[in-house]
Amino acid sequence: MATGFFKVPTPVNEPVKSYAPGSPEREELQRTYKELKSKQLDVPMYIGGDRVYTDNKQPMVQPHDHRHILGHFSEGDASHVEQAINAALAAREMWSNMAWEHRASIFLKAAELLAGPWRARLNAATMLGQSKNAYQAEIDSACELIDFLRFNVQYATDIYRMQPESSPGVWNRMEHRPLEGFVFALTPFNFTAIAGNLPTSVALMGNVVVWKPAHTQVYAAHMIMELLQEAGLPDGVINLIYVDGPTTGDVVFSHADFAGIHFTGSTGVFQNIWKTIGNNIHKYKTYPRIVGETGGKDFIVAHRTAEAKQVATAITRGAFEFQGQKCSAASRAYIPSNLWDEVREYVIEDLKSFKMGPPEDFSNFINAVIDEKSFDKIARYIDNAKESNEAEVIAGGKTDKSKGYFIEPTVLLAHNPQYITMCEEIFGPVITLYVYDENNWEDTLELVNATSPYALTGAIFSKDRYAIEYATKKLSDAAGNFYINDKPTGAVVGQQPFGGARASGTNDKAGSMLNLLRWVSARSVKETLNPATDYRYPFLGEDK
Ligand SMILES: NC(=O)c1ccc[n+]([C@@H]2O[C@H](COP(=O)([O-])OP(=O)(O)OC[C@H]3O[C@@H](n4cnc5c(N)ncnc54)[C@H](O)[C@@H]3O)[C@@H](O)[C@H]2O)c1
Ligand SMILES: N[C@@H](CCC=O)C(=O)O
Repeated sequence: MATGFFKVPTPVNEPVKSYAPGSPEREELQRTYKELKSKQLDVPMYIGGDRVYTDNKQPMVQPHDHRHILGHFSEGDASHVEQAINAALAAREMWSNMAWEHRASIFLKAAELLAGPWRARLNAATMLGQSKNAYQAEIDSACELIDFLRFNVQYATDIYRMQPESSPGVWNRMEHRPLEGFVFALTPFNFTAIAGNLPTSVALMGNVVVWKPAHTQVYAAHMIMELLQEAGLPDGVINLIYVDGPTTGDVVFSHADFAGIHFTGSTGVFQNIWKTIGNNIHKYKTYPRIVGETGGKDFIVAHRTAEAKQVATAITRGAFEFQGQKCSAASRAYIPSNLWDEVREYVIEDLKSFKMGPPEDFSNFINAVIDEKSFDKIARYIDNAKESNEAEVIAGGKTDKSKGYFIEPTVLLAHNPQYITMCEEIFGPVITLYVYDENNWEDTLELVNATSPYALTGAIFSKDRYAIEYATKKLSDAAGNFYINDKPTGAVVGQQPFGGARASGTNDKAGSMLNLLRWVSARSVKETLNPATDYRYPFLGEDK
């Protein structure tokens, strides 16, 4: 029980370490990377207080060296999903009744551990298991996850502070209750921070969770679980299982106590989940909360007044960091005819300077894509472009999966603005450029708005304030995160709350109060301090 109205430590974004040659953080990260790489882990599921091992061992590989196994995880089946739900429901009473400051303290401690002794470990795991370079790992598994943990505590207290007015003789209160049941956190491969945030943001608000990460991210996911345990998370509050998606879905979405899903992943999977929940709606005790952040076809549009070098840099960083495997990655760009020659030259110059290889060599800007399925899908888009007369490959285009899943950063030039790679999410290091007549700014914005079903991120470049104002209005539904004179990636918790609309998701803005509001169910309590004792209105019984 709280004995005060506590102020939480003011969150500040975790500074990004440089990993410059000779820096202590670089030395520690390299040492930890080598240590992890040299041993094989046997990774269990975490259900209630148990570490659960099965005979169904699945390999965890390095995408940049797929014969090198980092260990195995124990894959579960439907019975493990049931066990995880039961463990969550068993933990619910104690956890939901724990005073908020004690819940919050666990996640603040996790942030502190991650900022200190756990930083190199989780960064190295993300580099090894997801093939991120040191900088990309640092902004994800260290800084963004630390920020989620700290800022969410602030947002939770802001929610608890939201209270109604009271009239004389009455005290009105608002309780922000956890949801009645368990919440399912279903997380993608590409961001360790998202894998950590989806279950913890929900648990912070007093909910119990079943968490299923992507199979290709289990290596870092289990370390998050161990970090949370070290921070004092009680057994059963978050239950981590590795069961294939459809099997998990069958059990979770048929359960009467299913109270919500916190999803990040592809649009197709989310739409199927929504349909299943709709079909099962009569089975649930309460209407489940459905939160899903999904795919994107993120754009850069340059106005004729833009600086070519700035546009080119936004393209090369926005499209190719982490091999384009960010939901926010720039994957279509609209270049005015007056800037085309310069932009093309700068982009090609940048691409020539990129080094590609494993993340242990810190000079590699580009690493591998996540797995063979992704590799083959991306390679197909590139091969089709090579054959097409509606597009051409102007840089990159080579692929090689013999040792690791390497795809050269690739720039396509579309002659048709509706060419398939201008419309569909590829989720790899491929961007398609389209050159428009510099005088066709308004029509081009219409084209940008209407070309793809997604609306996640987008960027405009211009030095003309009227053009900026016009584009900002014209594209108001085309992106949930809109950038002016910047690349469309790299949102920071507390600064650019993240999420998109249309086919990109429910736009519940991870890393903001708006998201946490989805994980509470408010109860209004009215207490009358001096209850009425007479039913009559003052005028009843009056003579006419
Ligand atoms: N909008 C955002 O904030 C955001 C952030 C990161 C990634 N993404 C999107 O995520 C996608 C990449 O991640 P991914 O490849 O891991 O996504 P994915 O949809 O393949 O997988 C996401 C999760 O769903 C599970 N899953 C897959 N099929 C399932 C099924 N039939 N039933 C139940 N669960 C199932 C996976 O095992 C994984 O845990 C991209 O589309 C990207 O744009 C979006
Ligand atoms: N929030 C990240 C993208 C997360 C999706 O993959 C960004 O803004 O770049």
